[in-house]
Amino acid sequence: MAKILALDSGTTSVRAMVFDERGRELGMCQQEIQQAYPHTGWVEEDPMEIWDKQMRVCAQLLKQLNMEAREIDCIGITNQRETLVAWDRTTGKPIYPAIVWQCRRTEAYCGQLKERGLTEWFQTKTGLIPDAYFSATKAAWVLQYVEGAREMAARGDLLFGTIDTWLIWNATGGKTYATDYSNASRTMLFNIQDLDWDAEILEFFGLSRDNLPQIYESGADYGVVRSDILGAPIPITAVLGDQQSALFGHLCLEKSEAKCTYGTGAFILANIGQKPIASKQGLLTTVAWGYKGRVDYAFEGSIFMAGAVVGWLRDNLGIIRKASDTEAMATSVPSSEGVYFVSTFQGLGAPWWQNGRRASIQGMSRKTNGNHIVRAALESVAYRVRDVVGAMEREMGMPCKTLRADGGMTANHFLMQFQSDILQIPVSTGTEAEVTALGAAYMAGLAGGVWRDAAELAGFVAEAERFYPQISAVAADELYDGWLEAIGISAKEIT
Ligand SMILES: Nc1ncnc2c1ncn2[C@@H]1O[C@H](COP(=O)(O)OP(=O)(O)O)[C@@H](O)[C@H]1O
Ligand SMILES: O=P(O)(O)OC[C@H](O)CO
Repeated sequence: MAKILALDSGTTSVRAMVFDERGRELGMCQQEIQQAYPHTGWVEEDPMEIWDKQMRVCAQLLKQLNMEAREIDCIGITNQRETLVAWDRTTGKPIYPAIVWQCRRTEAYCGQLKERGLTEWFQTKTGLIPDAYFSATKAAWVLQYVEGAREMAARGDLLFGTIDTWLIWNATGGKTYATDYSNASRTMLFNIQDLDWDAEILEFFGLSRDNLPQIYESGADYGVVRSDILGAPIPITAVLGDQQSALFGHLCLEKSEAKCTYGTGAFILANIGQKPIASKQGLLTTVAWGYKGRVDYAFEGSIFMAGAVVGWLRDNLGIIRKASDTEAMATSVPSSEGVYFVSTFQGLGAPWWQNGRRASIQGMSRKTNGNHIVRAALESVAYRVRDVVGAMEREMGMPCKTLRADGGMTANHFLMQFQSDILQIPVSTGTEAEVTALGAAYMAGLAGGVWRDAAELAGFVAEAERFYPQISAVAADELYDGWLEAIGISAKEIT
């Protein structure tokens, strides 16, 4: 019986899961990670806490499953992406807290990069649009503002890495300093055509290869976990950024196959095949994974507020007690009666990219009540997903046939049904909730010799539910046109 340990190092919690050779989850352990907000818009975490807790949940899980470390065949790591750790090679200690992907400290600097007309330069090379979200300007900030960082870098003692790299370096006792293509492609330092750090970009930010990890395929030999950590020298055979890992976990292996993870925010990725196409529709191009010489790319569109909108209804408006109340309220009215909830609390992201917008509730009449507002809030998530999926379809020149869904909001059947109605395609959820960890386990098992090829994985996860469109295309377009009007996008912009 094969056993694969998956480590999911997320933004707000770290998890460990064991899967067997049929992709069945045998157990899970989880611990929360603290965030610090030292200034407005800044978000930091403690790299030592992430490392300690990540190993602790692994040890707890083995104990819980009554399993010895030597029974584990291999490890797959998946992680929050873009978050940057900087540490001293000689002591192994971080020189500054982890700068989290959500941190906006380099926003003004990124604005300057755009004003200087560098957007296309970055996009062609990296697939990304200059933004504080990505690791590059976080590293430049460390070099500029953390005392002694520049000198340490010049000596070759400063190591930069995303969370995967930090975990692997610690787990292997400093033997492996590496990342994979999918994580590298979120740094804005990685050339997605050449599949290597981009020399011109490194020079632009004053960075050197000496301070950056080696880049491996996602399924590869990342060394072994030191045997004193978990009790046996377990090989690490896969590394994937969490959103790419979910795409793999859903087995979206062919062009146009897409998934949406509905969590606090929503992340939509579509496999675009083996060519890195730069998007003209406001999407990011990213490496999905690399394995056995084949590299798959993906379009990505993120929505900042998805489940967070539901949290706002609860915490700020007080019209629901818990997230699951929204479903009964939404279905208690036949429609939102023309109400549109424009949930742009954090600006309007992909594919429109309008920063600094405020949120609004539009189209209310004297008949409008809390149920309409709750329904409109859920509907707003589905409309935002259509914004992104529509851009993906236009860019790929082909339709998405099905949307695979995972994440906390998929518990809401009203939302899943409305999503299918608005997209006019089936929306499918699977029986495994932890699709992100599953993707890393799949890749680890492939590279670790548990499975021969991806074809073996098909059929491991059963479909839990499939939602089919229940309204006509004309009705869906009418509703969506109302949404475009509410967000102020003219129909011309989407042709
Ligand atoms: N039944 C539900 N209906 C609507 N939203 C829900 C429901 N259950 C959970 N959520 C939302 O899903 C989010 C949690 O999903 P999860 O995948 O755990 O997120 P994350 O991984 O980002 O922490 C929360 O923002 C919560 O408001
Ligand atoms: O840890 P999550 O699930 O919030 O995902 C974070 C993403 O990787 C950020 O790009």
